[in-house]
Amino acid sequence: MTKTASEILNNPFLNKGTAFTKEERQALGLTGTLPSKVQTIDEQATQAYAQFKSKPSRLEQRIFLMNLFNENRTLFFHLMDEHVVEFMPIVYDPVVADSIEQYNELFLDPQNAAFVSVDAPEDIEATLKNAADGRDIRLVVVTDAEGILGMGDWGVNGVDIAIGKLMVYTAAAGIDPSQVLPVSIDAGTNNQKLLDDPLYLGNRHKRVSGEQYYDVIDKFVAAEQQLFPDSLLHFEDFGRDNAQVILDKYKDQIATFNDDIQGTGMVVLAGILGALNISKESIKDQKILSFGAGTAGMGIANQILDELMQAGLTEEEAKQHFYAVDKQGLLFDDTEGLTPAQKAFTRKRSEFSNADELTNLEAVVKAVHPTVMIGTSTQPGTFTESIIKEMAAHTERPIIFPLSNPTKLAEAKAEDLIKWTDGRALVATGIPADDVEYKGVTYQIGQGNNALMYPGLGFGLIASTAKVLNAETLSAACHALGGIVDTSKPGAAVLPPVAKITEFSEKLAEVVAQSVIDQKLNKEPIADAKQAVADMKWVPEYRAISK
Ligand SMILES: NC(=O)c1ccc[n+]([C@@H]2O[C@H](COP(=O)([O-])OP(=O)(O)OC[C@H]3O[C@@H](n4cnc5c(N)ncnc54)[C@H](O)[C@@H]3O)[C@@H](O)[C@H]2O)c1
Ligand SMILES: O=C(O)C[C@H](O)C(=O)O
Ligand SMILES: [Mn+2]
Repeated sequence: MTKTASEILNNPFLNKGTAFTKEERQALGLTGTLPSKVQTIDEQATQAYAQFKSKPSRLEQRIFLMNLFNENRTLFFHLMDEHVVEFMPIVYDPVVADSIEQYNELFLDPQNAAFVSVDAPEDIEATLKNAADGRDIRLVVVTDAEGILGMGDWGVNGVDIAIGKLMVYTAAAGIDPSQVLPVSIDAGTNNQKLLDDPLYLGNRHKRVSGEQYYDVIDKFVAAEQQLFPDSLLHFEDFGRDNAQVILDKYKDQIATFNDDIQGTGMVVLAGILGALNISKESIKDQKILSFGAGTAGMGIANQILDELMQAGLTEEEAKQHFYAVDKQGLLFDDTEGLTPAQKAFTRKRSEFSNADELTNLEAVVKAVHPTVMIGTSTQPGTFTESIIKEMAAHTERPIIFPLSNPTKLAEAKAEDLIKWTDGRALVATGIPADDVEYKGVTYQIGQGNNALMYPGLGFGLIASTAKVLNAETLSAACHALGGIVDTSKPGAAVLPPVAKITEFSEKLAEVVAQSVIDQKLNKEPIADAKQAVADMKWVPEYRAISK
């Protein structure tokens, strides 16, 4: 196929900009379309980084990076490789939240995403085909944006989270960026602000639900599988009522996972195992309070439940370790409006002398004395000083993970948790947190974000051609990070640092691939898990292109 100069220069998967050599310029018909100097990718990266640094705000920095991404994926990822700790919060959480809120004002480029419209189910196949544009898609991140982080319904704007998640996949695990496809399922929006906004770019009507909605999801999954049979399908930020239903429907049929349920369950269990490694306590001695018993909260509870059962407890015994708290307070078996996932984790009123008073977090903490408290409530500042001090009065090393994103929704700040507990809390936060200096010790704060897990998990599943993802593989992955954190130092983090994300994503991918192969869940024969992972890894270097 012959490509014109503009087809090459405007294709971010092919473009090398000033790095096209003299010979390439000649062979590809690019002679004279670029300044004469031929640059190395490192020279380009140095220039681009200086431009990035010159931007006055994090949102401006993001806009710059997204433009670079639009123009030249190889250079973007080369640069991100060098600055992963600095770029993660810009291209992903938390700054991605700002760009989602301002998607319509900032829109310039669809970023090779597929926009599936609930109003045109007959176009689903063409939509995916057109967006893929002949690329060999191995990984799809899809969102319907009903539950974007903790910010609720953002309609078509939510596509940015799918794009951001995929950027992290490539930076962390090395998935080839030409083999990924972000998908927005535009089911309408119940966000009145968007419906009233003349600039809104999505379908201007309320969300469709019920049969019509599930029909579209079905058609989408079928088309996705038919067009990209070797792909993994990652669901992100669906609403609480749909996320688990969709996962249950497809998880035994295809290679798929829900990141908010399973990715989050994995990172929290890994974080708790890291914390217990520091405190030298057993998971069997923990009382776990989930504050915000929604998609993430119950995904976390189920992953820990699985761990407790593997440690030898029966399901009934294991469930006794959990206290789920939602809007209604502590969830009892007779609480109104329980979700199916919550029903498995309720308590009995007869267990408490003051059950009717357990309608808020403070009362529950007083009554239960949790040793682990996880926040996925979307309610900022709810882990107050008095609640944390009450918790810390009854346990030596309280494990406290305020995970609600973005920044403005976190249940607490790491620094406060360290101070309020006089340095005893073992903390992880949803977004990156600075080190905390307290009484001469530097406390490193783990990032309890599913971004630590899903790249390695997804990469391992794709590399091993997994048919499905099951509990055994999830559990193996949760344990894969053990040993990566040096817990001997005072103030050690409960999870490995983002600076090492490529290293531990590779380890995770290998463990996942091995688990798939051990269970004979691979579609294609794989001789060696490690080799399969190594072979699939894409590195951000320019390659020869044919005209
Ligand atoms: N750090 C991570 O990796 C990670 C992963 C997934 C989700 N999250 C965060 O967790 C939060 C929840 O996400 P989700 O997908 O589970 O959303 P969700 O809507 O499914 O769940 C939120 C839950 O919080 C409950 N809630 C609301 N107000 C409450 C209150 N006042 N007290 C107690 N509970 C209350 C809701 O009823 C709901 O059950 C979001 O902020 C999201 O960003 C973080
Ligand atoms: O996107 C994130 O930062 C993590 C998580 O998936 C969330 O929904 O908050
Ligand atoms: Mn999410």
